[in-house]
Order: sequence, then structure tokens, then C-alpha cells
Amino acid sequence: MIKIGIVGASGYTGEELLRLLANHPSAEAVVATARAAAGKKVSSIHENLKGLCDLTFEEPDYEKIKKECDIVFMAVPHGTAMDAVPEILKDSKCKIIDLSADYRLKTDVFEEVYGMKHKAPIDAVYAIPEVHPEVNKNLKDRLIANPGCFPTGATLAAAPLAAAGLLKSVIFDSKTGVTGAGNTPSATSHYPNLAENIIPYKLTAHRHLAEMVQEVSRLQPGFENVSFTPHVIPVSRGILTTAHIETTEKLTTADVKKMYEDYYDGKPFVQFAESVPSLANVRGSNFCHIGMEADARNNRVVVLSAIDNLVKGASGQAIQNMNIICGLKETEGLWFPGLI
Ligand SMILES: NC(=O)C1=CN([C@@H]2O[C@H](COP(=O)(O)OP(=O)(O)OC[C@H]3O[C@@H](n4cnc5c(N)ncnc54)[C@H](OP(=O)(O)O)[C@@H]3O)[C@@H](O)[C@H]2O)C=CC1
Ligand SMILES: CC(=O)N[C@@H](CCC(=O)OP(=O)(O)O)C(=O)O
Repeated sequence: MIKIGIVGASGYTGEELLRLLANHPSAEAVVATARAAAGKKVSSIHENLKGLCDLTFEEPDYEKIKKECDIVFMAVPHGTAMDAVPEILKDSKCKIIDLSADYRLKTDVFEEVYGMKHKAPIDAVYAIPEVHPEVNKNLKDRLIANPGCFPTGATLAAAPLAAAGLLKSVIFDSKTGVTGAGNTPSATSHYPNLAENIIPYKLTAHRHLAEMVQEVSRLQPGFENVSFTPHVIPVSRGILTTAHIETTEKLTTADVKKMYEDYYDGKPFVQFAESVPSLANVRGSNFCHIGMEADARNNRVVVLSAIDNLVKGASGQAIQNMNIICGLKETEGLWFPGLI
């Protein structure tokens, strides 16, 4: 059994890692840290895990984690993973999968976007497995930067057209559930503000834009004509992204569909919607559902992607990456449907 440590296990992504690992045939959580909840049973905070998880929250003790764990998931806020990552990697064989943004971007871009000095720059592998199959080949990599939730849905929506070099401009318009903001209450998540409402925010300069540009331009070198606007909607989970893509040539819906089917052939977690993808069909699962239509009047394609922000957008993708770097089947512990 692969032994897992989760740093930040009292939060949403920490809970989701524990929930998914409870059913993983080859991995088990052995350490769950949380400072405020230290000493409390995990299942007293995450009551959905009663009967499934017998761990007690501990203060983070990285020397102990290094001794007891093969894989460490960092499920902590941006700017705090970097405090622990060098210590965990030093004199140990542990591999780290960091769910925060600390290792997703080049250091200078990170410092500009997140407005903080990086305390411990280290090379990491940024891994959306469907788009970066090279992760499969590097079983020696020890630090995986797990992608952001919006960039996961956005990159999956644009990747086949980008890889074909067909992008002229892309506007990602995303609707997200409230858990994307973590478990600290805010005005946006306050029920009377959000119920029966949609709240757009960070209209042109969300921090995930840099990650989207990084990933799309990796597929289509030199392409940076990307815009992104997020909206919070009154659901707890899910991100539906509408990508308005201007292409360099006119395409039919059949052309685009074929291109996407070919690109995602053999990628089990990307599936195609019969008409349009819905959040309900992917909720709780690691699937990304995609739908598309070419605009017959001009060089424009609308591509939709639906993911669960806590699963494919965070903890599920982190376990998918763990499976890959541990040489397990990519789908292990993750092969189950959405809740509808
Ligand atoms: N929510 C989402 O949809 C997604 C989140 N992410 C990223 O995953 C990370 C975790 O997010 P989420 O679970 O939502 O966050 P939460 O705010 O829900 O939880 C954060 C966790 O980290 C712990 N923590 C906070 N500060 C520290 C610290 N300095 N050292 C050790 N532990 C700390 C908290 O407990 P305590 O303070 O008591 O120790 C808590 O357990 C973030 O970087 C987030 O951006 C990525 C993709 C999607
Ligand atoms: C609703 C809401 O506030 N969502 C968050 C999503 C960010 C997130 O989850 O962070 P990472 O994916 O970068 O780790 C936001 O827009 O900042």
C-alpha cells in the first residue's frame, strides 16, 4: 500500500483527498494535518467519512511525514506550500503533489501574479495528464504542480485546437461553484448574496489567467491572446467553462468533433456530451465532459467543458497524477460516475 500524508486535510480539497483515498485499492491516508483541528478525529470534522477514516488530525510535523509517507499532498493555501516543500524533499524519498499554485508558474510570473516573493523555487512538473502525457515517462519526478481548477477546465476545452495551431483568440467564460473559494466564508459565499444570483468577479485579471496562457501557449507556441472572466453561481461544486474560440480557418462542427475525439482518444477521463455538458453529470467524479459547436457564419467555435472543481479540478486530478507517478493504472480509485 502507498502511504499518503495530507497537509491541510481539514479544508475542502483535503476532505476530498480523504474521501477519494478511502476507496483507493493501492493507497491509504496515514497522516492528516490541520492546525486548528489538531487532536480531533477527522470524522468529527468531515462527518461524511464516519466509518471510513479513523485518523486524527495532527499538527504538521514534516520529519514524521517523511518517515511515514511515500506521497505527500499539499492541500494548503498559496504561499504556504513553499514553506514545507524543501523540508519534505530533503533527505527523503517522498514525492509531493502540490494542490496550491506555488509551483505552477515560472518563479518571476508567480511573484508578479501572486504578489509575493517565492521563498523556495524548485523545478516542478505541471501536470494535466490528458495534455501532458510526458508525466508518464518521468517516474523519478518528485514535485508535481497540480493545476488550478479553472485552468484545468479551460485547457481541456482548448487543447486540441491549440495543439493543431488553429487558435486566433480565446475567451474563457467560466461559472464556478462556491467551494472553489475554500472554506473561509466571504461576502460572495454568503447565502443571501449568492442564492438565485450569479456574481462575476476579477473580470480581466484573475490570477488563473497566467496559468491558462502558460498552458495554451505551450501547445501553440507564441499564442497568448487569451481572456478569462469567472462567475460564482449558487452551486457547491463544479466549473462550466464556455470557450469562445476564434480560429485561423473556418471549421465545421464535424471537423472540430473529429479533432477532439482524436486528441482525447485513450484519455479515459475526457468524455463527450451528447448535446451540451452539464455540471450534474460530472459532480463528484474525475470526468471532464466536453461539447462543441462551430459557428457556421464565421471562424468561431464554442467549446464547453464541465468538471467538478474539487475532483478533476483538484483532488481527483492529484490522485490521477499520483497513480501515474507511482506506476499505477491512471483510473485506479477514480473510476466511478458523477452523482447527477
Ligand atoms: N477549492 C478548490 O476548488 C480548489 C483549491 N485548490 C487549491 O488547493 C489548496 C487548498 O484549497 P482548499 O482545500 O479549498 O482550502 P481550505 O481553505 O478549505 O483549506 C486549507 C487547509 O490548509 C490548512 N492550512 C492553512 N494554512 C496552513 C499552513 N500555513 N500550514 C499548514 N496548513 C495550513 C488549513 O487548516 P489549518 O489552518 O487549521 O492548519 C486547512 O486544512 C489551495 O491552494 C487552493 O487554491 C486548487 C484547486 C481547486
Ligand atoms: C469561487 C472562487 O473564489 N474560486 C477561486 C478559485 C481559485 C482556486 O481554487 O485556486 P487554485 O485552483 O488556484 O488553487 C478563485 O477564483 O480565486
